[in-house]
Amino acid sequence: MLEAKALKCRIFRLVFHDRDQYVCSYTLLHLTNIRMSFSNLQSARKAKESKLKSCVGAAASPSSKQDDREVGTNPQAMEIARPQGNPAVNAEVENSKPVSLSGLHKDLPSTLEVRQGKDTGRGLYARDRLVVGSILFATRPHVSVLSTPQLESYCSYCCSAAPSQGLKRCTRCRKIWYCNATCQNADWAEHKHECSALQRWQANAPSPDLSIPSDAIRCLGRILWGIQRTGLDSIWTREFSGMQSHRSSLPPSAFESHTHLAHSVVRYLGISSPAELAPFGLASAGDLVDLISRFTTNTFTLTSPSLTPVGICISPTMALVNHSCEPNVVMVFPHTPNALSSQEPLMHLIVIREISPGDQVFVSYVDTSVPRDLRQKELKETYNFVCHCSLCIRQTEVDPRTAMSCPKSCGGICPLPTEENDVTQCVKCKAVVTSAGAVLDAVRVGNEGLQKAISLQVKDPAKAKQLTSNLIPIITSAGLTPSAHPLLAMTRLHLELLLSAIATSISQDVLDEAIRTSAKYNEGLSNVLPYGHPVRAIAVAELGKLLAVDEPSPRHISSLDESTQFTQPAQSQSTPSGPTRLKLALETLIRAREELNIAFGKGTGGGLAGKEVREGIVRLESEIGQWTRGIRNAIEDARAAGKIAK
Ligand SMILES: C[S@@+](CC[C@H](N)C(=O)[O-])C[C@H]1O[C@@H](n2cnc3c(N)ncnc32)[C@H](O)[C@@H]1O
Repeated sequence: MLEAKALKCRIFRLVFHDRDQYVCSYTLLHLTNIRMSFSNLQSARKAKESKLKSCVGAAASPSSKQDDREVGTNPQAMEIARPQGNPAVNAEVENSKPVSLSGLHKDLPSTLEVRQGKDTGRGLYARDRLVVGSILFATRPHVSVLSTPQLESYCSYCCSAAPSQGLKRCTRCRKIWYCNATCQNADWAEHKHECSALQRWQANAPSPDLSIPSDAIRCLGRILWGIQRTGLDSIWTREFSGMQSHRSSLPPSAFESHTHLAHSVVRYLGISSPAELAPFGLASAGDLVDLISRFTTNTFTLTSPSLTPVGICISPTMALVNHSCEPNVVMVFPHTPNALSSQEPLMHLIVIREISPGDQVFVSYVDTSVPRDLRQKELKETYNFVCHCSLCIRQTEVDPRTAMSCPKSCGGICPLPTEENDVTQCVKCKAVVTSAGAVLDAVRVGNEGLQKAISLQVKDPAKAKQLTSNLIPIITSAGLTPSAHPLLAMTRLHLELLLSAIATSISQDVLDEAIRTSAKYNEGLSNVLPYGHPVRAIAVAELGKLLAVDEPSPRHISSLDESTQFTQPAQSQSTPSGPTRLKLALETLIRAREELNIAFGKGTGGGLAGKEVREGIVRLESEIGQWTRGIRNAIEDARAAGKIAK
């Protein structure tokens, strides 16, 4: 009995230590970048639509005014892919020519070479065979900055989460925080100019909420002071200047946002005449737009070890990697437990699909769990190219991102109907979908609701949760599969909101709902992302952690029936309890450990996320051992007392 009580005292942190309720997930960051058009609505569907909309409106509030401080920020999600069966990309491989590095990019390993493709520009190509889970290379970015809401939660030098004793603030600008004096001293060369610029910016800010410039402005400031500090001929500056720019082909909308950002940067630097631009290598306003185009095209999202986006960074060597929606490498920041903080943040390029000699390595610049048209739109708008990767040109299969279940429930799937083609049928039994109009309405309302819920997530999480709670059943009952857009994204957002709610007060119902939602999210992800993809690995770990949380109500004491299986929790609306749940938690964490080892590199042991999961496994194994011994002792006591037959 004592041992059973010890089990109740389990303390297992629910989510990864660097998550907090005001942080969007990796996936959501990209969802926020997607703007959707709903202009071509068919009038015949209006009545049905307004009925569905009334449900959305119930939880929605007016959208907030666009915050112009974020203009120009284009963080990339970096995954990676292999050009299997992709004639366009394979032709690139054959037609590419080696590029001389002229003493630049010394951080590039000998396993990789730079080649120039006809349509894709420079790219990285493998010289050797590279296996899944191997670290292609790791490098510290030239420049990294935290996003404004993260400044007080992460060290501005090594980008680690605040230690238990808290961070220390720069006493001059009072805006930038560090782990300790070592990190502060290491950052001083970069922070020196920034420190005065931040003070100046605050003094002139029209309101307190505008007292810190956006991460884009701060990042560009650090780049320009870096150019000034190292000199125009330095390797640092030459690598930076060598990055791709789309200055000559910018669409008018991008030109406008770049110009807006340029004005803010000039103000931040305290520049009052064109002559003052010279030490930064800028001869004209056009050069500044060029710099901003390079910044936009080559910036990466800086993420925590569990993929929370915390800022942006630039590494000219990493920026040589081209894009595919079916990538063969991913870019992550595992925060290797025994790395020196002076080396962090270390960007790692990890192989997630086997690479052969001569293959080009590809990351994904966008969220690959969303459908082709959304990926293409973002790639065109932000990176100025049309993607012809293997995933984008594949036409034969039903894409799980745009799939619905068979209307006759035969187990097969159908492509989702579209505005252009609303005739669709099950690929297995050929049953025709007769409710195409209703499905289209549900998808449309789901997309609108998703945007509203994202905008409400920070301001009013309760309303956002009400919205996702209302919409998920509507989209699900229209027949969308868990991997289909917008259901997968909505499920992720709902999970985030539930985790935030649990972080403040835990109840059995919310915990059970979070477990069911997490299981559904994992099911959806497994159909759109390959095994070992970091987003998938973190999602499995999150489910394992949820299963391992103490159940607030003691129902598991009386539910020792191990026959309760947890196969389809979201469908059955029941979650396992007691020892069944514990065993499932252990199995899930073991699965997470394997996937994290690939996702964040075998050499890093899955990074900090892997370390946390391994510690969780050890705790659970010991608790399950205590349970087993406790039950055995209780049975022996009962036998000795003659209450049960020997
Ligand atoms: C981060 S840079 C990649 C390196 C770049 N190719 C270079 O020469 O420096 C991103 C730019 O590369 C090009 N690019 C990347 N992937 C591509 C692809 N799959 N197809 C066509 N162009 C691509 C686009 O011009 C994009 O804006």
